[in-house]
Amino acid sequence: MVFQVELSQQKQEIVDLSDKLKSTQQGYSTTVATSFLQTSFNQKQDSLFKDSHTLESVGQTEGEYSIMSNKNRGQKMMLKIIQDPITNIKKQKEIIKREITQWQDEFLKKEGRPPSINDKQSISTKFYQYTILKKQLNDRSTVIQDSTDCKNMHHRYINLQEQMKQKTNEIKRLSLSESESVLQSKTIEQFRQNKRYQLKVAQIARFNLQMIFNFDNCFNQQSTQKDVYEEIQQSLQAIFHGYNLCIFAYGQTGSGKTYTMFGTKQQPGVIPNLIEDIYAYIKRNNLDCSIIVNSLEIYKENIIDLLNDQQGSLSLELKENASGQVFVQNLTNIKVQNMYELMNLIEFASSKRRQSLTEMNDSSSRSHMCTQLVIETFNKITQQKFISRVNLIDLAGSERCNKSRLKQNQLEEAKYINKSLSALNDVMIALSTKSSFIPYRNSKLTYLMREFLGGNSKTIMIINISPSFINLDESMSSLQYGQKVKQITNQPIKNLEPVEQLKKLQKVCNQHDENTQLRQQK
Ligand SMILES: Nc1ncnc2c1ncn2[C@@H]1O[C@H](COP(=O)(O)OP(=O)(O)OP(=O)(O)O)[C@@H](O)[C@H]1O
Repeated sequence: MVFQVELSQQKQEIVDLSDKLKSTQQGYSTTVATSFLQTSFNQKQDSLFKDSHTLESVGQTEGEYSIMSNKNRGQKMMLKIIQDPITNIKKQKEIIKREITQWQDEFLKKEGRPPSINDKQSISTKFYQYTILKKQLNDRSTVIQDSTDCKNMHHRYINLQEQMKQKTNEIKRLSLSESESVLQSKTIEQFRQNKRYQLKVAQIARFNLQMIFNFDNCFNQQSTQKDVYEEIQQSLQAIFHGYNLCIFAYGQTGSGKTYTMFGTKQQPGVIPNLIEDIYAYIKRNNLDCSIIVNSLEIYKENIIDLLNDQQGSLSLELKENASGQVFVQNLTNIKVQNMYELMNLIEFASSKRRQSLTEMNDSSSRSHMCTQLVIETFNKITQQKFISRVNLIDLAGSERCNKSRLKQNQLEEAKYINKSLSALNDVMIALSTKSSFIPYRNSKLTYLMREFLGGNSKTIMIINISPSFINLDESMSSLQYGQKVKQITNQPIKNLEPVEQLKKLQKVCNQHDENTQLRQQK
């Protein structure tokens, strides 16, 4: 049974509550009572009761009790215990959970396999209702424990995930040996460790995410930067076989995108880990490689070169080359000699990126940052040259202007950020619904990312979400966004040097001529 506690200061009668409450049943959670006091009442009342012994023995009976604080003797307070509508919410939540479990069991029995993400769409509203009810319970600061059957389901799901992971790895290994392959976009989700909202951490969310969204992987507060990078490491080999790779971090402002992509000196993120691995791979395999880097930010729909201090009047425009690749005209490209030079250049670029303090993040990125590595690999054995482009994108975060308490200029920035993210959303929807028209040109971001969304690239999306229930709406929308991306299928193909492509074409033509000759002879 759950109770709501109400306090009023107007009552005359003073009774020592500890005597009265000692006789009531023990076992009522102290946490519930104290957390109500901490969250529901103003500071003044709060301080009166925080350490009061009387709270520990609050009974399970409804009624009014006059109490005297242990700390402030003489204060007249009334404690009113009434049953809370929360009990109803709990019941509703249990019903929905039972319905979901039943649906899953029936599906398994009927189809002989667990439901896929598409199958789950049909009851997505149930999953949504379930999450909302959990949120409502949490908003009342009530500690909800997952029931045992929930935990069992969780274990079952983990097993299935493990099997799926093994199968995916197998497919990846096979696809590397083929010249052309079709790989699904990859979606990883990561929680940020949120100090500000530590109080209300979503302990259950990881389970829910795996249930509903079926992402390739899911990391929580206990996961390290290395854990996240390991997921990306699996794509390292592809870079040296001529495949394009794009890694981008998406999420609400302050959810940890920059932390995931760049990290800190002690906890390096995806980019430094990947660079270190690229150089280690080159050394280990004694490869003949050259690496060129460029870096830009899209700030208020303008492209800014982050590797050129003297950009001056040079306008950076998005253009298409003869083979339809989008590139930025006049952007600085630097050929690097070693890993340290590359790391320094990226650090320099990132230090020039626009950041500012908002209510949601002390150093909020106000632009989208895109860093590109062009890696040319010469295979001495096959005498082939591959060109791969690795794109590392840290998007600016979506934000609610009132929540972030933005200043005038920041409002303007947020308008551009939200507009380009919404253009990105439109592209995702069009791609996932296989629309005949994809609105890539609606923003510079989507035009620049054209190849990585539905094109010739292996693409990994990292969704960062906040562990706080305060941000549940934003987290839900980020996750749904990720779900759309998961449905997009890219067509990564090996990028051979133009000469190699000509040779390949020549080979096909020769073959064709030979066949014609043979047919004529017959
Ligand atoms: N997993 C984590 N572990 C520890 N600290 C983290 C983690 N994720 C984020 N942080 C910290 O939270 C704060 C906000 O993170 P970060 O700047 O990366 O968010 P963001 O999503 O890039 O925000 P914005 O979109 O506003 O730029 C930073 O101080 C960062 O160090």
